[in-house]
Amino acid sequence: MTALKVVSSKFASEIDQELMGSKVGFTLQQLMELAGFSVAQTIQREYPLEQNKNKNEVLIIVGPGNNGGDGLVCARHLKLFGYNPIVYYPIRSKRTPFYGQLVNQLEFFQVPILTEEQSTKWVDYLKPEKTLCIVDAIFGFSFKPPIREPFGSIVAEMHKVEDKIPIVAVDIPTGWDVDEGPVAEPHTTPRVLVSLTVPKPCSKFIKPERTAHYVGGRFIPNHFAEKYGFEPFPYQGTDQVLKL
Ligand SMILES: NC(=O)C1=CN([C@@H]2O[C@H](COP(=O)(O)OP(=O)(O)OC[C@H]3O[C@@H](n4cnc5c(N)ncnc54)[C@H](OP(=O)(O)O)[C@@H]3O)[C@@H](O)[C@H]2O)[C@H](O)CC1
Ligand SMILES: [K+]
Repeated sequence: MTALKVVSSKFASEIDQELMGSKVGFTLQQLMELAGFSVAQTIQREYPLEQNKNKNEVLIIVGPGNNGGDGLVCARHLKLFGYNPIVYYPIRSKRTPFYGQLVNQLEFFQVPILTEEQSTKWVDYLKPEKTLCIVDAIFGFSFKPPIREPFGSIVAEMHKVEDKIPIVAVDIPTGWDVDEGPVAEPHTTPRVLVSLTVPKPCSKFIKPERTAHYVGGRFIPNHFAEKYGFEPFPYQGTDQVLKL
């Protein structure tokens, strides 16, 4: 690929607002479903079950905003793909009833959800012999450092194991400044980054030898991409993700 196409955090949130505004009329639910589905598809590409016969557990760490919602959707799709997802959701947002509905769906799919009360139990899944990968769905493009608790401690624990258990970051590696990258502590260094709609400036700081970079969230027409100053991504066939 030639020069990476990115949009700033300001444009990323403008894109979201326009897609969900009265003129275009997407709902958050629609976009989140495709975003979470694309993260699950990336995991299936990078860590196929056929090549990991003895391990199928995926720990999904869910934050309080829409990045977390993407993680909840991803967990459901992973279950359908044959993985064994476990969700750690320490702070349950009440911003919209939709998050509660996503939780109900996970219960329906018999996906275990660890809560704040089980906060010591989640580290049991930071064991390389047990966990295939960790999904970082903690914060996305609305994160403003410095990180507050309990997420500071959670990210510090993830950082300790990141060379042994691969981290798959949803949209933004948690702890990274959306525009400036890994400038604050603690932060994680993912093995896989799934940028949603279009990469944000922080993705320029990933090292290709360390981190595979995908774009997902295939929900905009070409003319809309061009309006925001980036070329549409050449997704293949019915794929929801494209490796950059
Ligand atoms: N079009 C798309 O690409 C879509 C992307 N989606 C995903 O949505 C996120 C952005 O979601 P948003 O809800 O705007 O924000 P975040 O999930 O990043 O985080 C907001 C919550 O985080 C809290 N926060 C912020 N900074 C901190 C901090 N330093 N410490 C602790 N907590 C923090 C914030 O709390 P406040 O009290 O500050 O409000 C929020 O609770 C995007 O990245 C994609 O992943 C959607 O799925 C739609 C389609
Ligand atoms: K994230």
